[in-house]
Amino acid sequence: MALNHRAAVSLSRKEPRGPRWRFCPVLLGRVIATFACSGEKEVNLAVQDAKAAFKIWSQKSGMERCRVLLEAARIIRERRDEIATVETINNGKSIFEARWDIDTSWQCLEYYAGLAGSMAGEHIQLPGGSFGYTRREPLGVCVGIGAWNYPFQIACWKSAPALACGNAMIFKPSPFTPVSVLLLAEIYTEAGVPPGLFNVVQGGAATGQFLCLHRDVAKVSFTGSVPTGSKIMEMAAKGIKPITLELGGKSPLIIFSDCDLENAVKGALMANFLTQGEVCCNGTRVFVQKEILEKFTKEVVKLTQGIKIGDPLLEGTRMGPLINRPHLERVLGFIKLAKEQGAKVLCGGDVYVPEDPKLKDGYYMRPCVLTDCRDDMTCVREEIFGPVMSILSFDTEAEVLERANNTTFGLAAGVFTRDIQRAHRVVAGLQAGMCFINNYNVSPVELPFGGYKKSGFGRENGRVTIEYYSQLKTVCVEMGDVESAF
Ligand SMILES: NC(=O)c1ccc[n+]([C@@H]2O[C@H](COP(=O)([O-])OP(=O)(O)OC[C@H]3O[C@@H](n4cnc5c(N)ncnc54)[C@H](O)[C@@H]3O)[C@@H](O)[C@H]2O)c1
Ligand SMILES: CCCCC=O
Repeated sequence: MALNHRAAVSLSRKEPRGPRWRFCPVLLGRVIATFACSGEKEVNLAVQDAKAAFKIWSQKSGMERCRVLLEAARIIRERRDEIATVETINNGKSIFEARWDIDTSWQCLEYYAGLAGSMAGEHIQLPGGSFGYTRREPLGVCVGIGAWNYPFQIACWKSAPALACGNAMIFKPSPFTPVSVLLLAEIYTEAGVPPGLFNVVQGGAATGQFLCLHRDVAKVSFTGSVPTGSKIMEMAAKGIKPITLELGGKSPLIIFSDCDLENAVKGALMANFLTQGEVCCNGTRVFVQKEILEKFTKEVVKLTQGIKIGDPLLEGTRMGPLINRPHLERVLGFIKLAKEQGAKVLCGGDVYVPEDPKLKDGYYMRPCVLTDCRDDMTCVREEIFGPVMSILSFDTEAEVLERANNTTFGLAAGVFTRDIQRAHRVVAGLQAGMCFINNYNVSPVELPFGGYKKSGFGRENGRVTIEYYSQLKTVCVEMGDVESAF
């Protein structure tokens, strides 16, 4: 599996070990690592190891699991800059942002460590002194399959609740970003999880299929595109396995004329340009009330043109290269089509060639703001997954709500207004799992995250995720004699 990236940095102070991979020498701008794909045999071995580890781990008390997760969180915090550097090389996002990802990662482990000790069932009194109780039990060997945009964070958002509940997890990262999750495996081991409890397998669709179809896999948590999510669902249906699907989006961001304009403009940039625009919950349909359209657009364009693009490892950089050349071409294709369909490019939307000759082969583009957009345009209907904001204007609250919901996706949505009643009324009407009022794309781990409609189901983060990684056993206890019908 070849990885293309323009960065020239050694991978990590401790290279991950193991017989099934090998790194290529790091050369400027090209392949940074080569991995062998895990086939059926490796997947079977990983499941076998995970099953053995599950036997040990699932018997531990919540407090014992809590201590191990806290230790893993501590190590991540201690190695924050190193992991962020690897993530930047892995994905291309700026080091500034990669540090945020690592922070939400260790916070996630801390959060579920906290919940691990308090997981409990119920005691239910029945007639005649009999009673029942429930036990919250783990599922077994869970599989996590990740996308390439938040490689380390996705692995933590899946593994932390899985492990806290007493499960084992086998994680398959995207073949475009296979590196950083190896550090997580190393950290869990150092923190004291039994060998094999958190296992990484590398590969693409075929490896993912072996995992999903494996008879000893109890659950699949998937982050990726809608078409792949649909395939995961089919495979899980064969084995009647529960799944969590974190899929794509085309989320609305609604800016009312009574908003704090400066915050709304900052919010629109946060909603569109993090991680080169490659963010599932991005608010790419920016609906702006007519009265402030001109002023808002002018400010958005000014700030967008100021985004510093370049070497993602430099402190000042805020936008790095896109994930790979085919994806860059796909994003540019959306912009070309938008122009053909009548949209106007106010800034960006073209390839960017940094001055530094070392970066000339990188997959850079200038962040793009489109205006004169209509709801029927491809750029407004389809997930682009790149730095492209479409601005649309609206008149009334009822009109914008209907247009905002007119999509098969339902991952996220945002509203900027100073009118507190309107803010809550509008979010109540929005068909989206993650709604923001007067901010966008902040992700506190205490809050559940996940979609409506084709954006998936199940949740990550928050207390509720415990329910997606555990099952309830009911025990009915008779204290008297059996009252038989026979
Ligand atoms: N909702 C969320 O939390 C969230 C977060 C990040 C990304 N995403 C979405 O992910 C997409 C981009 O990521 P991507 O291009 O990596 O998605 P993708 O669907 O192409 O791949 C995701 C993962 O699935 C694996 N895979 C591919 N085919 C498979 C198969 N048949 N069986 C099993 N596994 C298979 C891939 O190797 C990869 O690890 C976007 O649509 C984005 O919105 C969603
Ligand atoms: C902001 C983090 C959400 C991850 C989706 O791509």
